[in-house]
Amino acid sequence: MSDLEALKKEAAVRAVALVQSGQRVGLGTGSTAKYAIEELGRKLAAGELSGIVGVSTSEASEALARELGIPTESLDPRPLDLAIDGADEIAPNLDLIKGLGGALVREKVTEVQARRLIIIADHTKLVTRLGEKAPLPVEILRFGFLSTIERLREFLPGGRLRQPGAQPYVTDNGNYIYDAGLPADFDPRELERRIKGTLGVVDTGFFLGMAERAFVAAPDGVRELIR
Ligand SMILES: O=C[C@H](O)[C@H](O)[C@H](O)COP(=O)(O)O
Repeated sequence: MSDLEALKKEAAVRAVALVQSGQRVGLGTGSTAKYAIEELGRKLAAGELSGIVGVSTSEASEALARELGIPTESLDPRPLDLAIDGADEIAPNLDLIKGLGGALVREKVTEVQARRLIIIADHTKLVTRLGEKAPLPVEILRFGFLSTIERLREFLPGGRLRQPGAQPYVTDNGNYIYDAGLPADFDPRELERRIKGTLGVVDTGFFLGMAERAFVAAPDGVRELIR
């Protein structure tokens, strides 16, 4: 395991220490959230936790949870006790960009119902302002996607349809993703409103005011950041 992977795992283990028996837990998506799901599975198998129910934010996390014997349920209107997930960028106030792994909409729909959203990451995800390193993923309907992209480009010109190969990337919801470059100076809440008001947009990778805390692993240890 590389040093960075070891750090991600360390952050995940710290977050899973907050989970108590009997809780309903939102299972995030991505390479860091994977370590949290594995740690939950380990604790269940070892009898260190019991009665946990996972609510998955992607098909991939659902498959991993099942493989590890973690009971899962679909999302319903009941609140989740806590959710644990990774992030692509973490601002000092714990506003986030998520979705480089493509799971932004299911993550947001799930995590908005969590009493506590706990973020896990390595130190490379810390930024002073959102958009510093990552584009903003925007999930858009496949139907009329070129028209939606044109509407988005009117105010977010630097962006492109996510297309890793010959075909565009398709989310678990059957949609496409426009990766928008962000301007140097913007108000995330105002931009979020404007993007979500654009016809054809499903949602964005902005997670604003949602995270309660973040465990961020660096070579000199895990820092706990609290909003
Ligand atoms: O769509 C993916 C999610 O938002 C991930 O949580 C995010 O991309 C971070 O992933 P990773 O832990 O693999 O860097």
